[in-house]
Amino acid sequence: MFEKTTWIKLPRNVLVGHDVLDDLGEAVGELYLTGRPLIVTSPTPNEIAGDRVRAQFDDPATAVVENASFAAVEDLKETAEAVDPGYLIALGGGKPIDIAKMAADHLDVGFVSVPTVASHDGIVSGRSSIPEGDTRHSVAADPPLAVVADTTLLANAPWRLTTAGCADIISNYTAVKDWRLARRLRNVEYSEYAGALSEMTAELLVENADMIRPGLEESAWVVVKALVSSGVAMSIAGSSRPASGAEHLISHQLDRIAPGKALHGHQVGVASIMTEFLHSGENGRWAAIRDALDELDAPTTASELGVDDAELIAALTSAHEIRDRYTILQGGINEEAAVEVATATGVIED
Ligand SMILES: NC(=O)C1=CN([C@@H]2O[C@H](COP(=O)(O)OP(=O)(O)OC[C@H]3O[C@@H](n4cnc5c(N)ncnc54)[C@H](OP(=O)(O)O)[C@@H]3O)[C@@H](O)[C@H]2O)C=CC1
Ligand SMILES: O=C(CO)COP(=O)(O)O
Ligand SMILES: [Zn+2]
Repeated sequence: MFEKTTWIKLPRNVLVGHDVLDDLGEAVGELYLTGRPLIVTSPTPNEIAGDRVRAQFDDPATAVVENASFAAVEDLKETAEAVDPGYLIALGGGKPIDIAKMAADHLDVGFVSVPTVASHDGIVSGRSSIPEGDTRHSVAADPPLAVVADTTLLANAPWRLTTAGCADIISNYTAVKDWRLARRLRNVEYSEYAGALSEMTAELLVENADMIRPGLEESAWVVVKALVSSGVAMSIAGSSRPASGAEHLISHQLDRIAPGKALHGHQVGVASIMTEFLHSGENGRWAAIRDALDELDAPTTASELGVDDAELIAALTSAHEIRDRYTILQGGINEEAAVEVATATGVIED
């Protein structure tokens, strides 16, 4: 008997474009949600766009979160008990979006994502990643019911956050290589659709890196569409596999070893240069990945990340220990080999 089932959870409405923030009320109206919204935001996005969002709803409540933590999720759940919202609207970067995503899951209500920065694919995905102590807990949650990404706002957000979003997408290239390797060597479940979509999204960004420039709405549009595709690939796969391989393991280790030094997207980008080298050797596409990151003003070296050589090597050699996910780093890379790959790719100096 055929016993496979697939349940793909996707956003129903995705709006990307000039001043679409003013269409948020309409996009939410089409979802037939009931009750009042609780807007979950952080100080800067609240100042930039909070009033424009509140003006589109009857009796909205607002919760402003300062830090991403499990305590913030619990605080938000307490606020929600008093407000009794029908749904949440997450307005801001990864911090309020992930907190709202996790709280919405616990409260059993839907949420709408309104990103004000395009810093990583968590702004559209069904994964919530919350820092706790020296680690980050990545858990599955439902993806947003709708995404409303205003390119006017995003084009004016800090450029370094956009370059981090671009690098997070470029890293899908090696994530898919790891996933295929895991299928070949461990027979892990693999989705051709999700793999192809994720890989194509990364390829498109590598090829068009020179067209993505600060302050341009069209660039913000390209980046958000790529982040949406990456989120859809994860939804199709039912896991973060299409967008998270060994390069993400290295980044998660850097979060522990050198916390707060670099953005997630920048870390996975630099790590991706090295894991591509490990997959394909010196004639592989590691230089194309590096050049695309460089073109986008994203870091390509440990020092540009603000990380010591020793910290980078420690992250590389311990990355395989942190998650049960088969990648090119399975079994680990020793210190000598780690120094060699980091040096050969120019990530650390000779
Ligand atoms: N779910 C996932 O897959 C992933 C989740 N993450 C999580 O996401 C978070 C990091 O994401 P990130 O987006 O960098 O975090 P933030 O939400 O902290 O946003 C980054 C900074 O940008 C500011 N900001 C937001 N919008 C604007 C704007 N339009 N103009 C100017 N400044 C703005 C914020 O201000 P303010 O300080 O006032 O909020 C903040 O200082 C972490 O909590 C991390 O754990 C990271 C990677 C993947
Ligand atoms: O950052 C992600 C994808 O880009 C999420 O991946 P993780 O499952 O490794 O947290
Ligand atoms: Zn990522």
